[in-house]
Amino acid sequence: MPVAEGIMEWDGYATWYRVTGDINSALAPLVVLHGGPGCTHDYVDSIADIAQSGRAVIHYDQIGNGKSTHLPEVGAGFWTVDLFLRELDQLLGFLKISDSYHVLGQSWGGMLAAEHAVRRPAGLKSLIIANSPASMQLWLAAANGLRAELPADVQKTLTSHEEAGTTDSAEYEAATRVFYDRHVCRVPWPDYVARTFAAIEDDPTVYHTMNGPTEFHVVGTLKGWSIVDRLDQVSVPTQLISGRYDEATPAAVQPYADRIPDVSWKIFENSSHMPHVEEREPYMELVAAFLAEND
Ligand SMILES: N=C(O)[C@@H]1CCCN1
Repeated sequence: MPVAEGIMEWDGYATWYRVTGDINSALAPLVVLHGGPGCTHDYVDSIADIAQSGRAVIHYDQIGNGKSTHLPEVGAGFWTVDLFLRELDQLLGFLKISDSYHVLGQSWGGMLAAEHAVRRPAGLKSLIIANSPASMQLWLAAANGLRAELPADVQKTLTSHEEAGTTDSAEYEAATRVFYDRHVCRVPWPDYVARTFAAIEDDPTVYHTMNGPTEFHVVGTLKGWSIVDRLDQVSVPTQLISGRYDEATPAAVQPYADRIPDVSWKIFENSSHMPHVEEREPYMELVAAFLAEND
């Protein structure tokens, strides 16, 4: 399997990307958008398995983390949805795939993919929105509901450190892991998943600015985001994916199912936020079949 990495330079920034498989294959390539915002491609590396079906799979580190340009010194106003949409458009053009491609976005990446799709790009053939809320209000409501199911002492630890502003403490991190082991990844974290969390710890600029210190304590600039009222603009076949124990609860995902015209939804019963890790083989079977149906 050919694998080619590279750097795209645009507007003075650098975006790292990797192509797994033959980008000139007759099958339209799949572009994978990671979450966060401010994560890295590492934790969605398993989706490169799709290349075994003869389709090129493109991963990239969105600007701000990983092997792409880091900008810890810029202000919060720099990190906008439009910035990441421009980066994606630049990459599609740079790789010469703008006229025919599929997109799979996971979590924030699904939110970004939906933002891309509602603009009706001519070359988009299909859309996969995985583990993504349709609004941050729904995401927060889901998070608060899941928090309320945690052991009382864990809840107390989380709230006290959030109120004290000590979310960088080891105690808060340990309590956070209780939530993450239930609703982010329910299997022992593979190295490629751990690499993304280490990258966020090394440079939390984007994640903390747009999201907040944790998945469930959202105080960043993305807090008011919603795409619910624009979903009728999605004009391509869409596959929704989530996990039964996902922090992206069914309620948080539901508007995508209600409002996207051509849509289907798979909930992986033994997964939380990372079915591409937790139920890797059936996940890849679903994605490969959906893409083949929509080439
Ligand atoms: N893991 C993610 O991308 C989530 C989605 C919304 C905020 N962070």
